Amino acid sequence: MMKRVLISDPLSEDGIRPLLDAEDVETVLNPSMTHEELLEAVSKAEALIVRSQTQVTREVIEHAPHLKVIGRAGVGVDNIDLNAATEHGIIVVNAPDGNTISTAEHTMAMLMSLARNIPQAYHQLKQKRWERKKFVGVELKDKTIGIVGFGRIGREVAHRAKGHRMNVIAFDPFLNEEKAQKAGVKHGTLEDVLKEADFLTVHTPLIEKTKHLINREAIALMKPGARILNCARGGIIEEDALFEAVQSGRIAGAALDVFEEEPATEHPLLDLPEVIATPHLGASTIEAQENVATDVSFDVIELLRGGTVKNPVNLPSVSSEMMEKLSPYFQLSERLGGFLSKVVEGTLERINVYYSGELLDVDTMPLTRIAVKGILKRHIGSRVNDVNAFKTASDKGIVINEQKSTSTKGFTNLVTVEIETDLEKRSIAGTLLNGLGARIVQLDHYSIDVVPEGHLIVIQHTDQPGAIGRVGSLLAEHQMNIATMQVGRTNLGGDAVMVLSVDKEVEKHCQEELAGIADIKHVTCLNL
Ligand SMILES: NC(=O)c1ccc[n+]([C@@H]2O[C@H](COP(=O)([O-])OP(=O)(O)OC[C@H]3O[C@@H](n4cnc5c(N)ncnc54)[C@H](O)[C@@H]3O)[C@@H](O)[C@H]2O)c1
Ligand SMILES: O=C(O)[C@H](O)COP(=O)(O)O
Repeated sequence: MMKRVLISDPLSEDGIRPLLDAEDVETVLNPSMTHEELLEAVSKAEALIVRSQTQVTREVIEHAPHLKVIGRAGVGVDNIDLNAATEHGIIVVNAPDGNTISTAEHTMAMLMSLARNIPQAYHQLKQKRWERKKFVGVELKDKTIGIVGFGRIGREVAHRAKGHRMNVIAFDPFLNEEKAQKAGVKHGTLEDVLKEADFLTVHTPLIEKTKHLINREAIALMKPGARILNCARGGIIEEDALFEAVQSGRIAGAALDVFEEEPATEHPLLDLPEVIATPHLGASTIEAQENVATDVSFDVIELLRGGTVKNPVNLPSVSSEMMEKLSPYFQLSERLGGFLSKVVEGTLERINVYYSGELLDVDTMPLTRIAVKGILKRHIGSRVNDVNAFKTASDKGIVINEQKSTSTKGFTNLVTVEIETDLEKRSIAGTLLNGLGARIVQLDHYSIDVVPEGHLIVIQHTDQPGAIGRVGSLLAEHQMNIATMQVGRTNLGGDAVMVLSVDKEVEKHCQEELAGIADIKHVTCLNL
């Protein structure tokens, strides 16, 4: 089946080659659509790829019933409504590594231009004015650069600044003394960084917490005559506050690659001679554009073909080593959840998933997510997927609990899914048997041995002579062949369970007749 990928921003043609060459993908390139054209085009797409220009709002997402993935050919995803994407089960992927070097290099270009007034001097010379006195700059050597946000780009900037023999002080919630020492920088609080910086550069994402992180109060803590750079996102620095600080001379100059609203051709900051600017060019190199387009193309293709992606944004990423350990359990977890959701009665309140044996030392959250998906599918259908399983559960007030347990019940690995409703608590456990595949080994307190696939009949009954025979006869009357049968009971004449696998789907009237047999309390038919 052909899958349609819509690209709505300009992307490197070499970078999207994997998409253009894929036989099962139809790539629609239209980087200059009106809003209405975008809504129309996205309604037919299974994937949408953007840069920072296209605003992927809730409205856009709601117009895209077939959309499975939004690819961001770059880092920042602040132009994508992540909540809306997650709610609709759409995975968002980005390309976090491809433009790091280009953006760090652009930051250094801006830093040097700012220190030496290069754009201003160039502008004068182009107007045939030979100005020398006006453009006396400052050296970088022995100056302190304060870096807020010590991620990929922040670290590369630090590396380069040290090459200029600058002192580097950095703040990042994930930075500690030890990591800072390893990177050869000084670790400080945001306040320390603001107070010590001769040049302040921000490299955080734009999120709620970083919006106007560098505001009036923050700028007031800076040294008089310090300079500010923003090659990350407009909005991290409060533009009005920056304007006042530069205009008053408190801040000697600023270098901006990004603005709160883009394009920003009329911005008042551009009227200040001490402010130099570029039109969001950090990632605009041949290399970066090819890198990000290639990375995002591969992830999009992989996802559309049902594979796993490298750079998910609204789903925690799993290393390939971990994926190797987890993937054999994916189907088992989903089927355990699917099985139990069919037999349980009442309103879901809590889902507990326990892992033991060789799963003790593994990050099992992806398995829990899949088990939850398996459970919720019964109620919500295919709208629930890996991306929105937890969110859907929490929106419905269902508590998810994952635990590791040392009780293996003799198995080398064991996954136990338990559902609590307002009426009852039911559980199911499964294992992967070496060389034999998946088995359901327990249903509530009954030990069983059932392959979790195909057509299954689960019968709760009272342990009485003849019950099994009557079930067998009735199924024979309906031309139903029994492939396997498992029986478990609590005690002689007590509650018992039968799990049968049959060769074809059980029809409704057959199920009703089974439920009418004496001593049979409940019949559930499943297709796994
Ligand atoms: N100008 C451009 O063209 C361009 C190009 C690439 C990236 N960017 C922007 O640069 C940003 C950084 O990119 P990156 O690849 O280094 O991302 P990254 O995720 O590797 O690093 C971001 C860092 O910011 C830190 N951070 C988050 N909140 C913080 C806070 N309140 N205070 C201090 N630090 C905080 C994070 O812990 C992380 O280490 C991106 O989010 C993107 O918006 C701009
Ligand atoms: O976040 C990013 O990757 C940069 O801001 C690049 O944005 P762009 O793809 O629009 O150049």
